[in-house]
Amino acid sequence: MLVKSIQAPLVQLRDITVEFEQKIALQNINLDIYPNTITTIVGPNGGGKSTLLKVLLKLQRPTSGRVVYNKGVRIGYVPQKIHVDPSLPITVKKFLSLQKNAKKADILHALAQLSITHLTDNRLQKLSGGEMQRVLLARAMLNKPNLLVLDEPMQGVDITGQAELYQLIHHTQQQLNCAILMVSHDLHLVMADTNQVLCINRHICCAGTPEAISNDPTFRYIFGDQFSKNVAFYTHHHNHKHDLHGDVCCTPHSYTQQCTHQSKNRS
Ligand SMILES: Nc1ncnc2c1ncn2[C@@H]1O[C@H](COP(=O)(O)OP(=O)(O)OP(=O)(O)O)[C@@H](O)[C@H]1O
Repeated sequence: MLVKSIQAPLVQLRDITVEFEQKIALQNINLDIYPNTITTIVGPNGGGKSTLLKVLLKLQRPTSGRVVYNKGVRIGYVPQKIHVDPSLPITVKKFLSLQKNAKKADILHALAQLSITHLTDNRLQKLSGGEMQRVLLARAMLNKPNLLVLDEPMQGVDITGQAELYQLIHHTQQQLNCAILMVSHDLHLVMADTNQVLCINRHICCAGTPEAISNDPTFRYIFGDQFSKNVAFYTHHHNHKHDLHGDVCCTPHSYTQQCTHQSKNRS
């Protein structure tokens, strides 16, 4: 895959194909998630992004292909949204305590980390979009994950709250020393810290660093050049090495060279 490390991948997806009633949702997807890296999945509506996350989380069985977890992988998941029964009053504290093996001290710590201690006794049904996302992030933190999976975390969060929420996600990643895999349409917010972007529309259309992918014709065809401008603004020095095949290989803590990698796997 595009980002390689001397560390073993936390999760490997191998030749994943998913069909729903003989309609292909995903075809031959390969992906490695390495420790402490950030991978962002983008793509058009209905392109299979959520299905890919569900396959990785083992919530959706692939029609063919394999999902391999490394020993010791702990996954925290922030879903796109959750359904809260309005007739069932439940406080934030109670909701978090329902998480398996949740300790009171960890709940208080997570609430403080995400600056939502003041919401402890609030009803879940009354939270704003941004507050709810923080509560879901707090819940995902409770089992001290080494991989955090987020499905469109900015959805339902107003524009001013989005940058703040993303800062929190990034801060959480550094605190937990974990990898992040997220679906996001808000590439302008996440790209500065993203190691690899995967653009999927049933298959992998293109993949690479934000800089590389923003120049990919397939990516430009799907998204126009809106992201290219942002990438130019946010361009930062990746410190990767390339192997003999031109793939990026890196050790997350000892990056050494700037990357101008051309993405592969075009459609
Ligand atoms: N359980 C299911 N049964 C049948 N079809 C499904 C099922 N889940 C997803 N699909 C279909 O698979 C395709 C991919 O859906 P998916 O939700 O993964 O796309 P997405 O990229 O996450 O979309 P969006 O950006 O709109 O959230 C869609 O055509 C969807 O209708």
